Amino acid sequence: MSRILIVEDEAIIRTALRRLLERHDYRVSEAGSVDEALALGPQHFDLVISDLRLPGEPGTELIRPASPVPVLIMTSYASMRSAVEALKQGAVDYVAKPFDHDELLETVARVLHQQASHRSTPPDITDAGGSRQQMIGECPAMQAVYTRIRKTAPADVTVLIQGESGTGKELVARAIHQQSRRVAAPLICVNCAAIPETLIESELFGHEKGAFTGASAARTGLVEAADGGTLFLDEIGELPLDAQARLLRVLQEGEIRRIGSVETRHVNVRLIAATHRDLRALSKTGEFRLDLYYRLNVMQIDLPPLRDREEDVLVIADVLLEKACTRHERSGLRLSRAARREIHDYPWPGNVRELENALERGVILAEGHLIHPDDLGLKPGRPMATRQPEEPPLRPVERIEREQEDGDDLSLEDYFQHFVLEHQDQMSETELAQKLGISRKCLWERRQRLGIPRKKQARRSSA
Ligand SMILES: Nc1ncnc2c1ncn2[C@@H]1O[C@H](COP(=O)(O)OP(=O)(O)OP(=O)(O)O)[C@@H](O)[C@H]1O
Repeated sequence: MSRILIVEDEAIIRTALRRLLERHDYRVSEAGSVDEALALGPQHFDLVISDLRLPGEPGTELIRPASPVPVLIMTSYASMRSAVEALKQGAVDYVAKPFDHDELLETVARVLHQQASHRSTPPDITDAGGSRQQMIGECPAMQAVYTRIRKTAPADVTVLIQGESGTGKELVARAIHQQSRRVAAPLICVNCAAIPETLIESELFGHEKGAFTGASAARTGLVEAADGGTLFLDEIGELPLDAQARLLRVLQEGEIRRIGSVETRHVNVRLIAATHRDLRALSKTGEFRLDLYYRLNVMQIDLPPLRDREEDVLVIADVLLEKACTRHERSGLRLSRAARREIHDYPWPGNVRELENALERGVILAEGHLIHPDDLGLKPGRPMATRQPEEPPLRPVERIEREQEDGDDLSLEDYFQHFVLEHQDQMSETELAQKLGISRKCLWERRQRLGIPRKKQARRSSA
């Protein structure tokens, strides 16, 4: 069911539109302004339908933050010029108000269809504990990953997944298994780096009774346990050379020989391997068999590091935060604006796993309803990501607005009042407005609203 976000300040129109769309099986959420829409996260929807004229920012301000989700702009017949302008800014289409129901439904269906045809949806995955999750991320590199998974899964070939630690290699392996014909058979996951070198061969290939000191009984290995299903070997670059030779035999002959046995057994296993290392380079130094590398590398899937997924990082953070809140029964916690900036700028060497841990820390440590940068506990003195240009210094009003959003106590009105009362005897209205970063008209309006009208004995009048 497609999810649609309606952004419209007129409640009657909003409700009518919602009912119309719900009657046609769309799942609908509502917002009354761009700010409200941003709080809901427009990128979590399949389509945003926004009025052009809204209190505050116009609907076109949603086009960039919603991307790649399309934004359909509603506008009145009287303002067709602005509809054209909205299209130039990247709106997918526009509908003129009052709109014809059939026409609107047709446009919505067409836009959603177009969108679906050039987007790969992230796969649904059941984790080891049986709970369902979805891979998060819409950036082009992840879209390519989803397409690869979809095409590779049914082909029953060996797959090599490459990516840094914590980028989701195991998730990809699960997705491939679960979309393959082997889904009813077991998926056995083994982290080669986690098993001592002396034990790995017997763990993987099993052993006969008395095969070595301590082998008091025969044991089936993990490769045999995966018979009929999929074997996921994480960190395959850590596999010792002897074990590599046995694995090659499994791939070439479909045969396994337990340690201490002269007999071979037939196994039917699909192998998915993952590594954060360059196996080809390892093969040049003799640490990895080149023939095994070629056998593994039938299909390759490359997972991008989180620092290269700039547009995904906050989306992932929001979803993981919600999960952490549920786990710790702290619903309603939000990231402060400073924390969001920190998450966006941090280079995340440990990738999604590190982000998951930081958010969990944040949820546990947050005292109010906001998670601040300190709660996340990201390493101080870390190199900042290079992609973020230095921000220009904030105007006083912006600084206070930001502090307010970050949950600090000082109210904007308090600050304004304080600043004006303190400086109005020494400054002209123009200077005051400049220092506050607002126009003279705005200064006058705020003075009226706050009951601090302009004093008669301003500097120039007394001169
Ligand atoms: N795209 C994603 N969407 C949602 N969760 C993700 C995503 N990528 C990774 N994760 C989460 O991050 C954590 C690490 O993922 P995973 O174990 O698959 O990474 P990995 O690359 O196999 O790491 P390692 O090589 O260290 O074992 C998991 O909890 C996983 O659910």
